[in-house]
Amino acid sequence: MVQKYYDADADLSYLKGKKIAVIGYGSQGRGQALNLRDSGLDVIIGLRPGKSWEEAEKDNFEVFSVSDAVKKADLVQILLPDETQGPVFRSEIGPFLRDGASLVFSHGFNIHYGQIVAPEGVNVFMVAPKGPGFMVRRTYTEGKGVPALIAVYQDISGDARNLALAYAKGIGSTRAMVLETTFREETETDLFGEQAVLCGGITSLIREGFETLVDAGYSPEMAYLEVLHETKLIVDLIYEGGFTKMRRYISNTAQYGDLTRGPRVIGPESRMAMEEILAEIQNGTFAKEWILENMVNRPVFNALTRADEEHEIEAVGAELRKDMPQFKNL
Ligand SMILES: NC(=O)C1=CN([C@@H]2O[C@H](COP(=O)(O)OP(=O)(O)OC[C@H]3O[C@@H](n4cnc5c(N)ncnc54)[C@H](OP(=O)(O)O)[C@@H]3O)[C@@H](O)[C@H]2O)C=CC1
Ligand SMILES: CC[C@](O)(C(C)=O)C(=O)O
Ligand SMILES: [Mg+2]
Ligand SMILES: [Mg+2]
Repeated sequence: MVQKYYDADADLSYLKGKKIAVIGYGSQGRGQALNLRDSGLDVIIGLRPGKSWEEAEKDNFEVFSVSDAVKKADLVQILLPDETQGPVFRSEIGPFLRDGASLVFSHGFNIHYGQIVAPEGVNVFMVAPKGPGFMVRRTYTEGKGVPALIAVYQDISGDARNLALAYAKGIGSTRAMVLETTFREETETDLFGEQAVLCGGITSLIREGFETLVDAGYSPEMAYLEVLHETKLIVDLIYEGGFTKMRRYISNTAQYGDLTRGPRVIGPESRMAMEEILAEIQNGTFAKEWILENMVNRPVFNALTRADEEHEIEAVGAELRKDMPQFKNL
């Protein structure tokens, strides 16, 4: 049975008097840094000069170069993009880590695939929120939190698990639920989830549905509302109470269509593709492909991103959302 932790299991005093350097101030960096500070902890930011540096200063943080922040810190939370962590670690983090410091991650990619080899004299652990950074911040300000995973990879101080739990409490995650895992399990399940279901799976499903309706002569606006906009409303019900709750609130006609047609869309072929994708994650093929893609300035990433940004569904959605009051100020 997986171990679950809540507020009562975590003690913020493990982090009192310690300086936390959050390296990176993007989606997770900003959310986690603001929450930690609001939890009464001592947080500084490590960055290169640029947009994020200005934003962190606007939020009243002390900002330093990465190496200067690392030199001052008891805990170094690496919230740089996964693909830049290896090179930045080797030149600006590793050589400046204090003996006995803690190296923290929110995703295990670089440790698991050997792109970062941590020195022997530091703790290495993970606190990985299971949600986007802006939700880490938004839920915290609402008195709630985003669930998170913790994992201990190297425990030289003997209290790495308590430090991880204290950090999870500082970002609000013990208000929701914290599960304990390993770097391998977090890395492989996170990559699989985002590729096959949460990001890759769902965008492909929506795009194919939209194109099927538009190619059959239905209006793009109708297709957008049907297969993209309404997805959130249905997913919210699944989120709250699983398939059972969602099916309680849809019509019997929808439920019969769901049960009999759904498996024809996502059936044995998709299952085989999912198994192949998981194998590529497990055997390192995906990690190698992504690392090499970055070494040649991301030609595939850029071309595919551009093609999707130029897809009709994006233009139709942008126009429709302008006329829907609920999307003002988003
Ligand atoms: N996005 C999410 O919600 C989630 C992310 N994670 C994990 O969190 C980590 C951070 O991801 P994410 O928040 O998406 O990252 P972002 O891309 O949003 O932010 C990256 C930050 O790193 C800075 N940065 C980039 N390169 C350098 C550099 N060479 N030197 C100094 N600073 C640099 C950027 O600043 P600049 O403005 O200068 O480019 C920016 O502030 C990853 O490990 C990711 O897998 C885990 C769960 C969810
Ligand atoms: C689903 C994508 C994610 O894993 C996340 C927000 O949890 C990420 O890497 O951004
Ligand atoms: Mg994730
Ligand atoms: Mg991820």
